[in-house]
Amino acid sequence: MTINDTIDEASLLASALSNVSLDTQKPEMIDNILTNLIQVKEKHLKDILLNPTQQDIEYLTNLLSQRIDQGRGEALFEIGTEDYLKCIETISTITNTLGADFADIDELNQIDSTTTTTTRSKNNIVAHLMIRKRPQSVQDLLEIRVAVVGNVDAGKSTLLGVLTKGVLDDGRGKARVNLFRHKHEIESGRTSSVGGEILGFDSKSRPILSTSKKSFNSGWEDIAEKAAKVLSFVDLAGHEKYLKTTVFGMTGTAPEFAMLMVGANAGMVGMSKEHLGLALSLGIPVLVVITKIDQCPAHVLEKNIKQLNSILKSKSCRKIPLFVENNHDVVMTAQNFVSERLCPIFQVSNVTGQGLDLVRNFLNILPSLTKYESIDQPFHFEINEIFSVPFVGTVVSGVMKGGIVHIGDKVLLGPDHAGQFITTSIKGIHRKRVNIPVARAGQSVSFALKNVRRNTIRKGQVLLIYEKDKPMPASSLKFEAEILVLYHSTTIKSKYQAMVHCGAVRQTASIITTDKTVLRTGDRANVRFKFVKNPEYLTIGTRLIFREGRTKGVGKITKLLD
Ligand SMILES: Nc1nc2c(ncn2[C@@H]2O[C@H](COP(=O)(O)OP(=O)(O)OP(=O)(O)O)[C@@H](O)[C@H]2O)c(=O)[nH]1
Repeated sequence: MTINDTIDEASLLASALSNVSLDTQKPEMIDNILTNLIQVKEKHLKDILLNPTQQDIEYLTNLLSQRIDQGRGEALFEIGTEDYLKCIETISTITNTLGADFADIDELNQIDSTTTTTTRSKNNIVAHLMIRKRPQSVQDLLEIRVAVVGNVDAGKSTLLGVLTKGVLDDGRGKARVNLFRHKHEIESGRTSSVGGEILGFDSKSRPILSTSKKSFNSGWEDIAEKAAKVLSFVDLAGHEKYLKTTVFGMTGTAPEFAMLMVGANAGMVGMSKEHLGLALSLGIPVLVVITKIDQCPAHVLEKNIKQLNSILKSKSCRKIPLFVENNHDVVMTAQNFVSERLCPIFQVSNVTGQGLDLVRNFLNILPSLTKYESIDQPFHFEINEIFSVPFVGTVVSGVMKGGIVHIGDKVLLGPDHAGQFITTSIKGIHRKRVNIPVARAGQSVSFALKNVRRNTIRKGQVLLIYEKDKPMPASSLKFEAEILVLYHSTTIKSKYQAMVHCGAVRQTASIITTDKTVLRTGDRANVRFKFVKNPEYLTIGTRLIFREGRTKGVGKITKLLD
């Protein structure tokens, strides 16, 4: 296959990016986040940092406090000054008042905010300080969900093992062993289920490594208790056989970013283009990590990088690839990553450790995209897993889409087959395996539910706010969506059925009407869908993916019917 063929294929998969009205989601969010990069270059602020009066300290304390709130617990502070140590001293005074710490992220051996000493003179240069609140409890944890995708053997599980356990790989699967969930996975070395790992950073930006030798997910409590920020990785399967699980992982776990892993020797092969297309269709910013650079001849690496570059820059991807080579690039890309167009690329070896510091630093300063306002919306939680826990009962896990909920709150659960909701209450809340009294929008949590049997709940159902004397929430069997057909071998007509993935909802739906008589690859249309089994709780504007065999399409819900 030539590079041009590859581009064509990727273009098709990814054409969603330019075609479906992917509302340029985030201008206000970009503003919000960019304001967190506080630039202290102006003359007066420089002076304040060098010779602050009491009034100046109060002013700066207020400014920082606001920025930290906007950054959901953290802010990146840029200082360019003649006297670095003096500035650091002023900032230490302020962060102490705010119950925060900081680290100079341009230094690989990060300084301790309490010692205010540094190994080399940094006068007259620009430095970046990551200021982060000391968390009072797990409730205050800043969490960012990252979907990890890529072809089989690209090194997804290995990178997660190396990053979260802090032990290098041997090139024969040593680092990934702890991450597998099923016995057959250990035997075949393949990931088939949607799995998670967490990487924590404390308020001084130091990674918290899981020291536990036990199996999967051990040490979570430890990390969650020490960390101020966690990256939750959703490790998605790389094999085509498990694509359904991967699609569910991408839509149902609401990742804010996707990390596409590419083996240096293999390049963009197999499912990697499919996964890139998925992330693009869902409007999830993508970073690329090229692994195994230790065992790749230079000319092969060069060829594969060229291919990757061409795919990313192609008309339908319209990405700006940026190779991250030093800490300056890390700061630049992490802060601008909210723009879907920028695509940072890292080159690493899980065996020699080359390049891993840059990935870790990038993850440390990556800002969250969760909308600040979603906390003010009514409680809305999407169920993506259901368990039956001995002595606890039915437990559901998923993502808080909006609002706040406390232990003891009465909530609605549904819709059932008939579109009805029942009332239940929240008996307990777990976040990263730790008990917490309240959950907030943006967090992934588990709830123990009162008096509900496990077999009455299904994935895709929701928990919603209960309000006395208010009518039941509406659920929809039929809905309208604006769609783009990414691939279909012939033509799609009404009565055509496909699996629709929309948030945690995953159900077969048939097309009842379209505004075009037939739909072919590349066509856009307004389509009415009808679920074949249950009505679902949907919201306008949610993106969806539909697929059936090799057919795939993307879209956005525009209207709820009935
Ligand atoms: N030499 C070398 N080997 C690596 C590197 N990263 C991963 N490997 C090896 O590559 C193999 C595949 O790695 P995995 O982490 O299982 O790949 P995966 O992408 O998670 O694969 P699936 O779970 O099947 O999707 C293992 O034997 C690893 O030891 C690297 O940077 N260098």
